[in-house]
Amino acid sequence: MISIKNLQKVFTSSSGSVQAVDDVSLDIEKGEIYGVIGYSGAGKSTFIRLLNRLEDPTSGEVIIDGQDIAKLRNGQLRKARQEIGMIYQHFNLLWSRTVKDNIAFPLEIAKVPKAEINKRVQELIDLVGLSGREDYFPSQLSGGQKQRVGIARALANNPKVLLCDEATSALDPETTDSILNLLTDINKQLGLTIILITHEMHVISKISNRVAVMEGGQVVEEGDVLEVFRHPKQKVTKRFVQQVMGDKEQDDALEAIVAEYESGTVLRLHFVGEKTNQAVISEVAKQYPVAVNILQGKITQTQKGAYGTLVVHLTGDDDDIQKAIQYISETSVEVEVNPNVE
Ligand SMILES: Nc1ncnc2c1ncn2[C@@H]1O[C@H](COP(=O)(O)OP(=O)(O)OP(=O)(O)O)[C@@H](O)[C@H]1O
Repeated sequence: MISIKNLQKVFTSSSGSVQAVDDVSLDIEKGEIYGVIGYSGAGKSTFIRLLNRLEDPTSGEVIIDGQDIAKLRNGQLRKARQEIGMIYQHFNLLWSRTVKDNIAFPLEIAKVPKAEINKRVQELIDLVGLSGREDYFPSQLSGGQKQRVGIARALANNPKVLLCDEATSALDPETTDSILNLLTDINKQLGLTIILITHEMHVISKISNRVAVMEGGQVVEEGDVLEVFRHPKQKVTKRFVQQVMGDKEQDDALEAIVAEYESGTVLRLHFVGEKTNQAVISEVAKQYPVAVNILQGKITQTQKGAYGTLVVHLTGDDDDIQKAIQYISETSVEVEVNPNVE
């Protein structure tokens, strides 16, 4: 649905030129949540602003529904932009307008009749969970509520695409999750395509289907989120995966823990896309007379199920332990017996 081809943006000033986006090509499916991750200066903001022509590309194409946004002018561009909503890190609300008047604003610009605006605004307020706060001013709202106004305003004209520019970066972790849940609900309910940029792997793992990693203006790695977690290729991607999965220091601690056990068996379970990581453990404990002690776990939930590892210690009769291992290896969870802790 969105096809980005050889997109480039060079900023030129008296002090020289910067290649902010360097030959980016991506295809984004209708209805998917696509994440772009990168550290500061990687070119994410410039990239997302090229998608709705807040920046003009130096060269390349941004084809949305068969139409190259990069080539549109005036009226055509205004119309195309109505199909692309955007939310921002610092919300960009109008401080002198109430919640409902902020949401009404893009509808007023589109010259929608007053009665229709009122109806639409109420629908949007209900959708984003702000009922009862219609007449509040932005200064009377929490960060999460402000972003809800931003989302409602972005959806006012029924866009096909929603661009999220670090939309949760100014929020605390709990509020971040509530906004990410809202975005996931909206994506499902409305079939809206969502493109987000972030520097937090948690955001990607929680809501994206696919991810592109940007560095130095280029997409250096791209793919299904679970696949990227499993086999990160680039150094920068490995660092992002570490943000969520922890690092080797935890494994070093595990080595000491494992050494303490003189009997029983240590298993390392690998979950890739499981929906039922809890069930495997509780089934083993229920079906076999073995004690299961969880030593360590690093599991993250993604849109395609759980990803991560769980290290457990089983005690009981050797026979029962063998049967329990057999049971686990017949599920889709991969099991390593007495793993060598590197
Ligand atoms: N208007 C501009 N004029 C000149 N250079 C710019 C402009 N906007 C961005 N740049 C440069 O382009 C590069 C990419 O910046 P960009 O803001 O897109 O990165 P980013 O990944 O979004 O980082 P951040 O999260 O810090 O904004 C940087 O080197 C930046 O200094």
